[in-house]
Amino acid sequence: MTETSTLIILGASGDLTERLLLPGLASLLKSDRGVDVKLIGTGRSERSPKEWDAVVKTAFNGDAGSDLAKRTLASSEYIQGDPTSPAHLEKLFEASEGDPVMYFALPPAISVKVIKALEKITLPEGLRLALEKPFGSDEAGARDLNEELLKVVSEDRIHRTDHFLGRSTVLDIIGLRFANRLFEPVWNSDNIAKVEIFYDEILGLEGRAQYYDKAGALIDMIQSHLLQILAIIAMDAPASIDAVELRSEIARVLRATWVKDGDPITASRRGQYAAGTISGKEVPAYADEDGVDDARQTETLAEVEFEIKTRRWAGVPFVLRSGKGMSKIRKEVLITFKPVPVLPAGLKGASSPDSLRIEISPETLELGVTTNGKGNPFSLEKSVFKTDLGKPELTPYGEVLSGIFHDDPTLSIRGDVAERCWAIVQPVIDAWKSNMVPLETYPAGSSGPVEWETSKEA
Ligand SMILES: O=C1O[C@H](COP(=O)(O)O)[C@@H](O)[C@H](O)[C@H]1O
Repeated sequence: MTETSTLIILGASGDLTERLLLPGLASLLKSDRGVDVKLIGTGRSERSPKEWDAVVKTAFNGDAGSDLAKRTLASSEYIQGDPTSPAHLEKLFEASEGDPVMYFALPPAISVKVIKALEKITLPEGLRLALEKPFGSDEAGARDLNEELLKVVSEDRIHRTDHFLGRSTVLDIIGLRFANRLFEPVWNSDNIAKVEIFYDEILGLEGRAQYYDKAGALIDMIQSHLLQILAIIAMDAPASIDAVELRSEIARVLRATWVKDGDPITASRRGQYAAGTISGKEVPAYADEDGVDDARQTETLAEVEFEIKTRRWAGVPFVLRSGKGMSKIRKEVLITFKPVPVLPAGLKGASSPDSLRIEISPETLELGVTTNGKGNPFSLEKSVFKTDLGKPELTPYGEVLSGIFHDDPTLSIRGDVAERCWAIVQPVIDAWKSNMVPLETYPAGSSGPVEWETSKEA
């Protein structure tokens, strides 16, 4: 039988727990990487055992039938209390079995208080800590958080989670790049004209104003998830795919990543959705959503151009964009290749550049190449080869939890990288705070402010 671990979720009454963490846990328990998990939820709000059971059962949904899931459901409990109180934390550890994983589904300011409380008590030996993004609220905050964490446990027991690193399509990029003669030799500025990473959602705020209004699209998506994708697209080949090698290459390329020309005014754009209609449903303006502080001027659409100052990538724009309340879902990496230097005389028609589209969700791969046309064999046209990459066994959170339970930090962010990602976007945060880049508006359900050109490609 597998050893038992305990998953203690701090902030268990929040939306993240029900929507993502628990379904992720259920997908892990069902898989052949399953572990025996005692689940403890905790939070300030009260929850009867019956209510907590119902939350877990609903979240486990169709994945509740495996032996491991049944055991977790039977032993799961909710212990109400203040996670910043040392006495409450002791109580949680007393109720644990085996090595506990403490998962912070909490805002950064509260996480710091919990860590300080952990410093005051005797901790179980095998304790692992998992922290959600945002990790701190700027570079200095991330550094302080790292220092505090290291007073409690060693770096190999800290998991700064990013569920995008648990996405199969993001992980697929590694094999795609390094195992194909077709791509590996051309993955550089001699052959690639542009890299774009889009994460456009049709969803609006969904009741998350308390968190989102302070974060905005730049911090919510670009500073965290999309920079990790950029790193995997742009890193050099790791010697192996173990945690040390892979995370070193990610760190190395991010150290060379900068806002284009160091100028956030020309390299960034931001927008906020106004009232509109999405899929036939009326959506209020962001500023009118419950819990939004209009004075904050939070962006719901952010776009930043980065450059990577390495021999491989000099001169190639990396454009990262993410928006909410958009007309259509567009979650993809689009790599546009340079045109061939010359065409044989007589070939007619435009040879459009080759492109590689990695759709993050749904999981597909699309290669666009120029071929001779069907009607006239010497007139060029674009042919697209598309393949479905298949549904992964685990949800992204299941993948992340698997790494934590198996003590494998490959899919979590290294401490220095968490700090570096703040440093990369800080010039943009500063420029936006001092209004040096206008906050444009776009109707919910549109492809962004009318002036924005990039949406054309969709
Ligand atoms: O972390 C976050 O990610 C989601 C998008 O990821 P998905 O896996 O749900 O597609 C985003 O909607 C959310 O605002 C952000 O906090």
